[in-house]
Amino acid sequence: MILSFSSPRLSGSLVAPSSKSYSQRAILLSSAIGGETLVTPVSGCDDEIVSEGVARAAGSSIREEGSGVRITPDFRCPGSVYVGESGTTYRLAMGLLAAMGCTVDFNGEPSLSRRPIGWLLEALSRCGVSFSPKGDGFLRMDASRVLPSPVDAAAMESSQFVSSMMLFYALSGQRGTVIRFLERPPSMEYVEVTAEVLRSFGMRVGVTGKGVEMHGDVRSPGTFHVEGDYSSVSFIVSATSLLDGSEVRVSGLNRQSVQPDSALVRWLERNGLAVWDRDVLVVSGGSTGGIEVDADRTPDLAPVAAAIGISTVEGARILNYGRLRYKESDRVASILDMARRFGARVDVSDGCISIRRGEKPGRVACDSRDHRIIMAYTVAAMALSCDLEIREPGHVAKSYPSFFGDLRALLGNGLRTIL
Ligand SMILES: O=C(O)C1=C[C@@H](OP(=O)(O)O)[C@@H](O)[C@H](O)C1
Ligand SMILES: C=C(OP(=O)(O)O)C(=O)O
Repeated sequence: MILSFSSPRLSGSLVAPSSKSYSQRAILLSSAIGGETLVTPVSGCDDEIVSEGVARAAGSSIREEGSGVRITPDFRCPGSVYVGESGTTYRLAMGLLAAMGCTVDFNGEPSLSRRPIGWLLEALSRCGVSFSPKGDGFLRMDASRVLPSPVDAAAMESSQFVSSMMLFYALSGQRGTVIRFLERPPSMEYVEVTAEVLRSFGMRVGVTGKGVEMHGDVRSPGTFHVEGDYSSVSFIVSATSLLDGSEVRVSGLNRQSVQPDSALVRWLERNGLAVWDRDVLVVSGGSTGGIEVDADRTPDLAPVAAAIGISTVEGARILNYGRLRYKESDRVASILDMARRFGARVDVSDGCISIRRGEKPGRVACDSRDHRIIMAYTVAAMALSCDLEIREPGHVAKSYPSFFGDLRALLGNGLRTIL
């Protein structure tokens, strides 16, 4: 696909795709409890589809209803589950299926098999669960002798390990202080997302700097409403802010959201480029200061921050970038490669990647298969008004299947060709 931009401006309305962090948690949880749950709306992204696949393999029937899916559980342990490329589904399904005492083979895509899982295996092993390698980088889990007990959390590469253990304790009946933090986990706000979902499912959950406490029982809320995804909208919202004369109205976002990636919208608000019209976020083009992103706290904003850096003289600083190496691609390498292809000025020093606009390139090629990297290339190409060849555009479906369709609708004549 070749995108060719002609004085691009973004204008119109955008409905935020629903948050996959919320929908995946709600779908998985719904499969392991009594009673039906309508999870709505869903975006139909690949990560959500693999979560639905796990739920189906575990006995649920799932049917579309309006813009959501109705999950009717009838839990039985699956012999195997496919987790695709989704870190969230893989890690959260592990805690959930362990709580249910399952013996199960995990299968998925090679990029996921290379991502860290160690702390989670250790934590579950302390609760009587055993693991054996299958030879393809994935594991067989045997939880037939599961015996839940609280764990201490230190030195881990993903907040999803903590989220997984929260589902484990929620479903296995352990209550009180279930996790003690010896160190603050990374991407901590995603732990709060898990707590919010569990609260919607009837539990009392407290997350503090010291650990996680849980009380009560898990039950279906009947309907689980999924809020808009701040990580997904960050691409179109950033592009809007970078293009003078643009104005986009975004609906479907929760203004009070705990999603960490709402930090990008807060930054635009501070720069006067985003305001709320009741529940609608109105973003316009203009100039901002440089952006600074703490990748340990908001890892999924790093690619879009890099695109902002590539497009502006004020540039971007990405701090604490180490864990970006363990995403769908090595996002440190992907970001540096992208910046180089766009002719940006880059400096990498201890713990910080700095990127700012350099010599504008003629045409850029993107051969990444990483959804957020592909969307970041698109933002930078739009902002610099240069042609972009995307070799595998379909991969955006991991998180945001309608990304190019939404962009086309907002760009109108500003997009010269899509071949
Ligand atoms: O729990 C979640 O929904 C997520 C947690 C984050 O991962 P890490 O905790 O591994 O940083 C984030 O990058 C991912 O896209 C979604
Ligand atoms: C890292 C991501 O997701 P996950 O960890 O669920 O694969 C992402 O969506 O950028």
